[in-house]
Amino acid sequence: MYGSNKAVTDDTDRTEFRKTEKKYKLYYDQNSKRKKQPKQVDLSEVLDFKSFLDSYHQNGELPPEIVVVDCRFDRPVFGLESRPGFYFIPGALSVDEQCRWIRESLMSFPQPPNRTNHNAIYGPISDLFIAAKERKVLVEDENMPASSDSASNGCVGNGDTCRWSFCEEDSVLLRGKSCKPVSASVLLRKLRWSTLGLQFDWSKRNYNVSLPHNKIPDGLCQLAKKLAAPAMPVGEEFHPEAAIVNYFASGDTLGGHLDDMEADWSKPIVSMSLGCKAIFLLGGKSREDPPLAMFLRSGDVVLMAGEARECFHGVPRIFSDKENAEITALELHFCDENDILEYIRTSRININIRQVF
Ligand SMILES: O=C(O)CCC(=O)C(=O)O
Ligand SMILES: [Fe+2]
Repeated sequence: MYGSNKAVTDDTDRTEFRKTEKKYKLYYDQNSKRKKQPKQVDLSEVLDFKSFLDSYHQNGELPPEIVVVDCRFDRPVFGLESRPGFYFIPGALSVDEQCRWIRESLMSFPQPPNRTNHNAIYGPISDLFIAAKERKVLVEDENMPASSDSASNGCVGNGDTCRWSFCEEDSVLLRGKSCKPVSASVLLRKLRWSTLGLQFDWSKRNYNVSLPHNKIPDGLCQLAKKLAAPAMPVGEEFHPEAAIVNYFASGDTLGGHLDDMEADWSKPIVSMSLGCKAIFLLGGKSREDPPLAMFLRSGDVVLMAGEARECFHGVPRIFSDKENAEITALELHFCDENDILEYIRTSRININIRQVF
């Protein structure tokens, strides 16, 4: 599902969805005199719900395809005429809320027993963000036997069979370890996902209820319930049971996919955007349907329920340049937290919350 801009192959425009992904993906201008200039892309067809909101507030006008489907918050919830079950709440999260969930996404959501993409190689890792801040490195203890099961093997912090641990870089040099240490800041940059609540098993693409897990944190659970309300069947309440946190760096993409491992598709996926602006593609039920492109900014919330859950979707582009990222408010809030500031300047985080059963 994940890709990077290195993986450009000949079959990129096999389907309409692929064609559009390719159109918006980050490419670098080969002819540019300055190194690594992003190639210009025509953004005129990208739906901009922030400008729809501005125009709606100013004169009540909206483009023909855009409808107001709910007004229960202090702002309208928009829908698309052609995509029933798709909801867009521009600026649903205050800057304070955005900062809270960015902080949690970096410091507490990747903590065991939640799993991350690093589990498969290193086992559970605790306190990655702090280790990166303290410029620590992850080293393998050569005296410890390697476990055959990477899901339950050595870890930093749980006191079992710890095969990998964070150390000061200098101490590793002094000890003359033969294996190469991995810097915590590199691991933080390479963090692509963490899973909360019921753990999603990416290799089998389903939920593995036998894996140890904590409940979705209370604050996130309450927020998801509130945000899900406009998309819920009448008289029913949303039960957040699992969440996937996606971490994107510049050039990272999320390929077109369906989220089809939840039992009841009448329940929405609640999807919150944090950090750098992105382009989201909402296709149809076939990859051959041309997708709609729209901007997702920090604080925007998308709900996908019912028919919209059958629609292919993905994220072909993150904007990490100053002009397009649109994170000035976050930068001001994090001005005293340099490590978060540095991270979020070039990153996007998406938290999507699901009812599994
Ligand atoms: O990053 C996003 O906005 C979408 C994430 C998504 O579709 C997913 O994790 O299934
Ligand atoms: Fe998805």
